[in-house]
Amino acid sequence: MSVEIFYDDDADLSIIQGRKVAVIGYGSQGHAHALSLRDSGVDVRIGLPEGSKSRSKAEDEGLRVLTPAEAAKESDVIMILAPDTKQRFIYAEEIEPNLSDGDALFFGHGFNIRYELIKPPANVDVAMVAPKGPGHLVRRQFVDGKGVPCLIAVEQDPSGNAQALALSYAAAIGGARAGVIKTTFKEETETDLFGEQSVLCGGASALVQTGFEVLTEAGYAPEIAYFEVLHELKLIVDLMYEGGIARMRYSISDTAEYGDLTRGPRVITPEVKENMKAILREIQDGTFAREWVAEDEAGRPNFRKLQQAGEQHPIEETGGKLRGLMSWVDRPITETA
Ligand SMILES: NC(=O)C1=CN([C@@H]2O[C@H](COP(=O)(O)OP(=O)(O)OC[C@H]3O[C@@H](n4cnc5c(N)ncnc54)[C@H](OP(=O)(O)O)[C@@H]3O)[C@@H](O)[C@H]2O)C=CC1
Ligand SMILES: CC[C@](O)(C(C)=O)C(=O)O
Ligand SMILES: [Mg+2]
Ligand SMILES: [Mg+2]
Repeated sequence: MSVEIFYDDDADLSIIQGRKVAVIGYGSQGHAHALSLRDSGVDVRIGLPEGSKSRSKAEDEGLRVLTPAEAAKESDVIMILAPDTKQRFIYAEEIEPNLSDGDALFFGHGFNIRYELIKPPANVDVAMVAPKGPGHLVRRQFVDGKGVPCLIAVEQDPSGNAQALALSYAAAIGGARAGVIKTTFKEETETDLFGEQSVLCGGASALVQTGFEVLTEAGYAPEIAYFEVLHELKLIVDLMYEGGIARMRYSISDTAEYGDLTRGPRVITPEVKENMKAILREIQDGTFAREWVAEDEAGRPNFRKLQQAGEQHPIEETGGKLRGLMSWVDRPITETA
């Protein structure tokens, strides 16, 4: 199956420059979109509740901050970048009453449309611009003249211009420097959830923590274990990012490569692949979405317990000390929003 990929030359920046954009939320993605849109000459304002702790961060950047309802009312492109579990309430209370003919409702991830938590009226465009990377790096790459790839999708298109608008928006945040792929809300939502659960976040964190545990429980120094399974992982993945697994294998020793080829499949066994398939099925049939919405409605008790356990894992203390000694690694979290 071939995909359509767009680059800067395919995008017309003047389309988004001619619109009034509301960015609802100013967290990881919100700050990145808002600041890069503004740097690209777009008229942008932020929608946040009166008591939001993000308000001062946006105001410190010179952005105009309104309530979500006010921001939606005065805009004709409304990008919702609040937490997925909160979006349906913000939409019902503050956005929907302020939608007019010709407005465009945008998402950074398809969760609420895919699982029918938000059902927009037929008279507005509904589209998605989903960066394939963490918001802080979306902004950092934009500032550095680079870009994080984006997916765009159109769910409703009464204007007939929703795709051109989404592509223009994606270009304004740097996505079309790297490539913008056209997809559907369904495909983006399911692949994004699968990627973050099985490989990028869930899989990678568990792999690193387990590797650290095996080494330290066998009596090796935690500092050596940290450098081996976490710090060096970035350097190895950098090579994959630059030239694929083949480039990484070109750079490592043949001893490492033989170990990679023969031992890798003993770590990621056929059973692990079956587990990944089960995780994908839970995403496809809505089990994960229902579980996450219910967990949020219950006040997130399990989420908080697991978060705490992660924060208390011994690798965090070891890593904190070592990163503190590498000024180029230890980026304060306040660096950006
Ligand atoms: N994090 C990422 O890199 C990626 C996220 N996405 C998607 O982007 C969206 C936003 O996620 P993310 O950036 O991680 O979110 P964050 O949790 O980082 O930020 C959420 C923002 O929404 C604000 N907020 C909370 N409640 C409301 C409300 N009632 N009205 C308006 N704003 C509110 C928060 O303010 P406060 O400070 O008051 O809490 C905060 O500024 C999600 O759909 C997510 O799936 C997509 C790609 C990657
Ligand atoms: C990998 C996690 C992510 O999907 C992302 C940064 O792309 C997210 O939802 O934060
Ligand atoms: Mg993602
Ligand atoms: Mg995601």
